[in-house]
Amino acid sequence: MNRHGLAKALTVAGSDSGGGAGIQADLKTFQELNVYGMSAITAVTVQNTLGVSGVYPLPASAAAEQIRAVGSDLGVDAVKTGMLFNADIIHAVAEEVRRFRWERLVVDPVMIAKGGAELLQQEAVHALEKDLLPLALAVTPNIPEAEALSGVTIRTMQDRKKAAEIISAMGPKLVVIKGGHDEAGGGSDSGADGADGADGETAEETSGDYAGKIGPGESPEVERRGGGIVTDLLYDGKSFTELTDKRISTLHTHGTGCTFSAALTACLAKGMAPLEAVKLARDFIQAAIEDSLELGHGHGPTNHWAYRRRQGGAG
Ligand SMILES: Nc1ncnc2c1ncn2[C@@H]1O[C@H](COP(=O)(O)OP(=O)(O)O)[C@@H](O)[C@H]1O
Ligand SMILES: Cc1ncc(COP(=O)(O)OP(=O)(O)O)c(N)n1
Repeated sequence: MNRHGLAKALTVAGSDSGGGAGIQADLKTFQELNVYGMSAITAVTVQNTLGVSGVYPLPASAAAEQIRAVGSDLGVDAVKTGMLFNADIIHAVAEEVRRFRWERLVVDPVMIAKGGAELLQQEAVHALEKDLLPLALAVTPNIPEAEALSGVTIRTMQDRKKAAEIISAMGPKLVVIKGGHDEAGGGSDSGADGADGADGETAEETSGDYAGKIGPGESPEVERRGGGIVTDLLYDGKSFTELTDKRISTLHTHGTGCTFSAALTACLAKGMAPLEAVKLARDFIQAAIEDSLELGHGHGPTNHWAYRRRQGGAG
């Protein structure tokens, strides 16, 4: 933070021409949370709501030079990585993180875009595990990414917990396995895994005023069993926390992972504790998905100013 109390965050990620994911989503999110945003671009993607039609990676040295330029001059309170595309870029980014001794590092292990485009070469997954995850304060895989990192096929919350333990052993202090891809809802008491939620070690949590988010006439039990919830699983190396909220039925979820991890990074840049930062990030993405912009002809972007508007900000 600078002497005026201004927090500064850096995103190291790919550019999304459609503005819903990547660098663009990250900078919008930083701005909405009153954090000064900086960027190091790793690749340019040609992308809209219908999908990715081109990927142009930059040389690893270009990513490293951008990071050094901002790190040595403006200063960075927290940093996130998104699309890194190949092992050379991963090595270069890890070297810069080590050089600046950045501790508040969020790694969003972006691998595949919604439409199937490869945003991380498969042979680079190993570099991510060996070089970057040991430096991370938090890693935020979605379910397919958690499967790729851990080697565990995830069908139940117990599988997710097993995957979280394996990823945690790679070095990050906090593992957040996001539940957007788990259409069954996935909470320990959802019935999806036959678990009763009483596994002794689970510090289970239902975020915010969940009950208040269920519409009139809707039973929480039906919502839960019917897959009407979304659950993000947190593991800090000791205990599990489940953050559960109402699943919003919408096509417009492009860039949810980028936006969530950017909000988490912004909160860490402000000095928030990791668990509080994850909770705020969830509230941010929930609002962004709920107040949909309905843009484009496919999977549209989320609404990055919804959270601020709900807090009573201008807009
Ligand atoms: N339909 C939805 N309703 C509410 N929250 C969602 C929905 N889809 C995703 N999320 C939230 O968005 C964030 C990103 O989740 P996910 O879609 O799993 O990641 P990714 O975009 O990386 O695939 C998580 O906090 C998740 O809970
Ligand atoms: C440039 C770029 N970076 C990351 C992504 C993936 O974003 P994500 O938040 O995981 O959202 P979807 O691809 O699932 O919509 C991207 N598409 N482009």
